[in-house]
Amino acid sequence: MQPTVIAPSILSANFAKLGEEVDAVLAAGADWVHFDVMDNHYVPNLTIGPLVCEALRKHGVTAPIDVHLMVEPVDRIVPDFAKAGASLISFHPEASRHVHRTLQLIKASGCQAGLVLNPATPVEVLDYVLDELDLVLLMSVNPGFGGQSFIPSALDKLRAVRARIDAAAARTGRTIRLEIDGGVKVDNIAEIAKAGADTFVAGSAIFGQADYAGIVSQMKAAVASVRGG
Ligand SMILES: O=C(CO)[C@H](O)[C@H](O)COP(=O)(O)O
Ligand SMILES: [Co+2]
Repeated sequence: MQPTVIAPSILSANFAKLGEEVDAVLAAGADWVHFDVMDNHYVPNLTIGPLVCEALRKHGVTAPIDVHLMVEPVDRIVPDFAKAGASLISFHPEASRHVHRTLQLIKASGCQAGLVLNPATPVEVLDYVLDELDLVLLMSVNPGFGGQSFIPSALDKLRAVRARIDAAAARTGRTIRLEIDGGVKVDNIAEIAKAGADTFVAGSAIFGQADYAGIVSQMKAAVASVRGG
């Protein structure tokens, strides 16, 4: 079983003091930094790019940086994020003309590769690329904004993707993470873990609170009650 990962989305952090915010959330027990990249084209919002990723690395962040690309086109920005210190790069299949090629480009750049499924994207999109993936990122909100409510149909979808990942692991011996993104809170994270997620993005639930360590430890305890460590 893959160890649980809590990945705070810095979308909800205070951008005026981003380095301190990331230091604080990692000191609070978070495992990865979830880095939401929006282009005002694929999604109706505009956020941060490779310069900010590089700035976090220069600031001294050593934790994995989990780049969630909500941009179209995808390919031309991949090498820039790899150079900027991204650890994992995930993208939406609707934003790439050649999904398999983009996955190979990410891996050739030295990063782990993930595919992101929107709430209405069928799980079958995984069928011919699962062996290329290090991570599947399921959206439990429509991409573009933090602070939205968890869409309940994501639970059935988690179970469907978990079955595919486990079947692939039995066949190949390779592990693939199953990450959930959107509306994850202390009071729904156990149910989400039970449905099969092992990696949990949470933005407003963590950065909206005064006590990051309290929230991260409550989330980890709730997940551990379902899946262990
Ligand atoms: O990709 C995203 C939005 O497109 C964010 O990662 C996500 O919304 C996290 O924020 P919250 O936990 O507040 O829902
Ligand atoms: Co995200």
